[in-house]
Amino acid sequence: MSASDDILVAEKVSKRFAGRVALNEASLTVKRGSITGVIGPNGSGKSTLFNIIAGTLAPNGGRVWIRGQDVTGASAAEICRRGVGRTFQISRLFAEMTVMENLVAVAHGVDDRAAVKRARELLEFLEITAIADKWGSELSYGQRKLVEIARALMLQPVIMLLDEPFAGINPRLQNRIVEHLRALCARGLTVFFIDHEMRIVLSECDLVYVLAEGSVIASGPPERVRDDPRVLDAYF
Ligand SMILES: Nc1ncnc2c1ncn2[C@@H]1O[C@H](COP(=O)(O)OP(=O)(O)OP(=O)(O)O)[C@@H](O)[C@H]1O
Repeated sequence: MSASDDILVAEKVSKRFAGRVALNEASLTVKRGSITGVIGPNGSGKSTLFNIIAGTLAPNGGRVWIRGQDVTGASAAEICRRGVGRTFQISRLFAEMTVMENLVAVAHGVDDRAAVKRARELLEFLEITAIADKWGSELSYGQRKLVEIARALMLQPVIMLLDEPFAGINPRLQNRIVEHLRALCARGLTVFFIDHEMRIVLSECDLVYVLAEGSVIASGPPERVRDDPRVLDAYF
């Protein structure tokens, strides 16, 4: 693979909060069309890294490139325009809007009819057409996860950052989400996600990065990372 296959590159990214180091020169690369995972114990810096990539936090050091462009310190709106979609650990759906309205609401500037058409296609693709008219407040936890993914896809991202997409949902739905993500990758999307769900990370990722105390302590294909003594040390 060439460097042009690197859709996302973080180089020596550091972040301190009130003098406390949350990220310490963390570097990683995400290849186009891959499913790449980040794991690490609580407080290891995973969300901080995502927030820096997504432009909701500015780093104290290091650089971030998206599709070869330096986006370090760019705003969240700018990062979004460059094709980065994201979902959050805690659902950000509007409770007083239907699922369809939640999807159409994010497609600013797009003709409503085109947005509704796209929303319908996504709901169909994710097999959740039946809940199109449900209120945000009526959704189950698992349904929310799927709608969050649909909502991020409304903006036709080239890479999706998913913050714990599998947390707290049953294995059947986890597998369904993995299948959908794989299908999206086959169409050219890149998936980069954080999770505690080791089963999925270790079975489904092409590449895994392990963070501990703000540093990348290991990376590689899942089978190599799983047996790495540094990873076992960090977790146990
Ligand atoms: N806004 C903030 N202000 C101060 N400290 C913060 C802030 N955000 C994160 N931290 C600290 O930075 C460190 C890394 O946190 P972060 O949330 O990135 O870890 P994480 O790996 O995502 O954890 P978890 O798995 O629990 O979500 C932690 O020590 C956390 O307390």
